[in-house]
Amino acid sequence: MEAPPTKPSSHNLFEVYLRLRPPPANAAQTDRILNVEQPEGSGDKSHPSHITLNPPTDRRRAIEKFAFTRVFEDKATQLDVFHSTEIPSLAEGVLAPQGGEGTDAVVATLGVTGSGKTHTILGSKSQRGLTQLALDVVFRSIGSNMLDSTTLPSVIESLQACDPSESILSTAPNFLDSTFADPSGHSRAPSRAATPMIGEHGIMSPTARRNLARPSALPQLPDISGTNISCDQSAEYAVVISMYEVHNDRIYDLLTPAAKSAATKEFRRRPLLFKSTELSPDRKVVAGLRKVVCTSLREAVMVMEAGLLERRVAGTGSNSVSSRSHGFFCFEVKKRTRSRRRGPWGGSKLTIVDLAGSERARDAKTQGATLVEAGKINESLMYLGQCLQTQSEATSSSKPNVVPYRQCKLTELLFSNSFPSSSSAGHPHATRRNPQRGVMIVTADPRGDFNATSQILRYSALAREVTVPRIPSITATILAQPPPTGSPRPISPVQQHPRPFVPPGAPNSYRNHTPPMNVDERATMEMAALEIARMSDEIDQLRLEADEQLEARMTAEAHLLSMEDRMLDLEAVIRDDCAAEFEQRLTLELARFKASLALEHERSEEHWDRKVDILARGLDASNAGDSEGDKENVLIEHVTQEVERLRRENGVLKRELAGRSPIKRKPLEEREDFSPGGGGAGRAATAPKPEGVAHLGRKLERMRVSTDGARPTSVGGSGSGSGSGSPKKMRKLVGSKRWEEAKEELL
Ligand SMILES: Nc1ncnc2c1ncn2[C@@H]1O[C@H](COP(=O)(O)OP(=O)(O)OP(=O)(O)O)[C@@H](O)[C@H]1O
Repeated sequence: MEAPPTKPSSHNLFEVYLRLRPPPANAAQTDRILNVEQPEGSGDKSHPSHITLNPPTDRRRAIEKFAFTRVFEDKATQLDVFHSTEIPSLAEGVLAPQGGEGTDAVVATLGVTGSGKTHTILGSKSQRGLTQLALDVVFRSIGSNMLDSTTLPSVIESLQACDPSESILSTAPNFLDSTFADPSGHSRAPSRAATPMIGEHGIMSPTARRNLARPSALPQLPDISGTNISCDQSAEYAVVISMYEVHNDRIYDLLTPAAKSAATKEFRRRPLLFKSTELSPDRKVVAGLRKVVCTSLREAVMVMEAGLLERRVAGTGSNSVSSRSHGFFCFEVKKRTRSRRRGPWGGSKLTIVDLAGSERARDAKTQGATLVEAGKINESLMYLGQCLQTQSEATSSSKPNVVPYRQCKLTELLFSNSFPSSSSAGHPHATRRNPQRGVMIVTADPRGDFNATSQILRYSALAREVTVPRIPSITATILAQPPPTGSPRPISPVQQHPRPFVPPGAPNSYRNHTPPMNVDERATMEMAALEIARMSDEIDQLRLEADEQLEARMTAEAHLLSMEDRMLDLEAVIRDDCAAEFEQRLTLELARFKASLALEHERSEEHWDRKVDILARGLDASNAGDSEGDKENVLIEHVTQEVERLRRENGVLKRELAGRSPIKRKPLEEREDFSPGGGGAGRAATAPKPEGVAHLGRKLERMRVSTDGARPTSVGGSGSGSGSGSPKKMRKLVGSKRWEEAKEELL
């Protein structure tokens, strides 16, 4: 078996270490499935790098041997792991003491659930993890080159302008005050010791942050004051923290608390996108995160504690505080030159990743949402395994292998920045960056589940060797059995030259009492033994396949449930969007309605004002126009008088007509021609109709002419006999004179 590469290889995207966890204090004694091979050379500098995975005794499985950059045994401390994985060197790469942007670094842990990933990354109640230790080194190394905290509020804007991820920046004091209710700082254990979201085999949805007590009892050990790295003395620094988790293949911000949905009234977090932005055209970034600018280690640790409160954890059959998501903790070290005219902010990032553990649903006893998560976790870890395998194959072969990292969010986040950035041509903002450096710490429990551990080691190890056990051992077992009593024993010629077959390890007593077998018998028995061995192997194989099928079915079921969950989530998001849009439109319409109502009101007031104006003007004018009114009244009076006069004339005429000779003329009322329609005597008593009056008028006119004229005028006559105008004139004058006289008489 080839030795693992001892120096970082140009092909390797991750250096892979193995850390074994010690047994729990009260655990029952179980067999070790994993043994560390001690290095051949002696001395301080030789460290183990190989382990052997032994199958449990009841299985006839291959013995596997795995190689890593280095193996940390059960007794290794946090500090051992910190130094030996070269995290200080990664931190130095981020600080870039020689100037320039620096090199991004990523440290991740991978392993079966309960194998010690979170313990390694975040520590425990009494021990700090790699994250706190790395932060301690970074803050102490920056020292006086750190940005003055009093100038921070004015610097935020310039930091925000240089941030490529469309994020929201806050200062640590502002963020902590808005997160923790008690500025006094009541004692509270760190989030990992008493995670508030532990449920009985179930996950609890993230709650809104209310009245959280500020953690004060944070571990200070191990001490790392002896470790120093250099920083760029010509630069001033700021540390920007962001935290997110990948849950069910979606990215959620851990520093932004869940917001209450308008539609469902539930607290929900919005998933974020991993994409290229205007300021980062050649690299993908998680867009829209909340980032907190810290100037001291204490602030940074407190911000981390706040973020960890949002992380999804649950109690499972395998781990009482099991991470249900892949946690990403990002520390961006921002730097700019300290000259009078300060340059733009640049810098690099250290990302520490606590992956969720792979688990077997049967052991973890998960169900419902937790089973769904397990399916998603296993699926994403399978893709991660494929990527790691491709990377280790690329190391050993000359063919360039393409790492299939675009299959899920986890591998995209871990690998997409592991390659040199493409040319920045066409993107004026793009700067060419170094590929990130990666460290993967695989954790394993030497007394844990064989299958799960074997699976993780198979795809994460740098090299692997398999030793198949010898089948004849089964033959030996069968041959060791005494033959059935009373069975006829064929006599073989070989029997005469017995060369008793003594199976290795057979008891002496058996040697003494077993009759020797002939060659045929032995051949038959050997054949049978081989057949049994083959069948036994087949059974083993089938059992393994059945196990795998079961696992696959569970994963598929989990996938289905996860899809359903995703659909529900999508539905909720769409509902939210619709509700928000509806509310927006409603507000808009309401505003429009109010505006038009106000306009209408204004118009109507204007209208009434105008009316009142006209009325007022009318009233004013009425006084002035009294004289004109009088004139009208006078006219009306005149008309009335005229009507009266005409009536009187009419009466006179009637009387005059009535007083004439009955031979010549009938009284007016009795005459048929009084009315145009004709009529009898009875009609005389009735009042004449208006047409009658008009008719009468015309008659009277004619009469007037005929009485005064030399010859009577016929009714239908036209008076055409008057050839000249003078006699007619005369008659008219006479007639009118008579009328006047009659009138005067009447009066
Ligand atoms: N090296 C170690 N030294 C002491 N205790 C350890 C060590 N590794 C793990 N433990 C303990 O084992 C338990 C499980 O560890 P941890 O929670 O870190 O597992 P994990 O791999 O993160 O699990 P999961 O994937 O379910 O989140 C914890 O109580 C932890 O304190």
